[in-house]
Amino acid sequence: MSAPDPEVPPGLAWVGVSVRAGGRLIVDDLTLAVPAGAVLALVGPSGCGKTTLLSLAAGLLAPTRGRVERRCARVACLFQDPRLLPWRRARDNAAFGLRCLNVPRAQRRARAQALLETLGLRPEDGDKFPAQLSGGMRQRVALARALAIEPDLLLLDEPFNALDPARRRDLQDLVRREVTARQVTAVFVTHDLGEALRVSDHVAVMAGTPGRLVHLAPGLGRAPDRGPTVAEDSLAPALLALGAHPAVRAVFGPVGGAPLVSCPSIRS
Ligand SMILES: Nc1ncnc2c1ncn2[C@@H]1O[C@H](COP(=O)(O)OP(=O)(O)OP(=O)(O)O)[C@@H](O)[C@H]1O
Repeated sequence: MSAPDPEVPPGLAWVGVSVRAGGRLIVDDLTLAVPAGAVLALVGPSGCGKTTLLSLAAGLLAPTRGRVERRCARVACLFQDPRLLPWRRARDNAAFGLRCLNVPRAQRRARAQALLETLGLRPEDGDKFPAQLSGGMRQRVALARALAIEPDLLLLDEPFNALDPARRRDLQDLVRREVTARQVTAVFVTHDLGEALRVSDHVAVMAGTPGRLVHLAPGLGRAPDRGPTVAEDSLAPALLALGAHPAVRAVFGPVGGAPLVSCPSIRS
């Protein structure tokens, strides 16, 4: 299967990648490219190799065969668990990556505070410790920490899973807005087809053992009628169309019924 858009140079590409671990093949001959500045969602059942692809993209794992091409200098990650330092205030957590880059203290604190506020926290929240923040606020701090280093590649591994539906929607829109504004190339792992369509420009469906790419579809991330959020009336038909594809139906089962945006879990 080829790149989502051969006209745009890839920010990231897995080329003929196979990964063998624990004595077995877990990803088999996978080729997929993300155009620079685009968002790719990886969806598929548990164990099909989505996180393995992220680890390859992060440079934490080397493929057994094939290669990973990255045109990026700085990689940032966002996980389901915000992984904040409990003894540091929100502002200092957000500034943590800048500290590693030797940005002077006053400068990194000012930049972190400004980012926290851009991401919807109140000025006084910067002084709070993680335990004093809600789950959604903690995830915003983690996002600020990721964006503070001005990454050109952002890897997101199920970052919204721990949030309730309203916060989840807010964070999806926030991530999409920030990634677009900063022209960051992003790869986003999710189990939710609706979420994948809402946030991404391209949706890659994986399946099987070893994991393979079974379908590529456009996402709604850059839909021309997209405002700050994707309208439900564009999401529903896109979800139905994606769910109607035989390869996707084979993975997810029938996608339909109400509510459409709440897709069946594909973990089981
Ligand atoms: N270091 C390793 N050694 C052995 N097996 C591994 C290793 N890393 C991953 N695996 C196996 O490879 C398969 C793919 O794992 P991976 O975490 O990439 O899947 P995934 O699609 O992200 O799953 P999930 O949706 O549950 O997070 C799984 O069966 C996993 O147990």
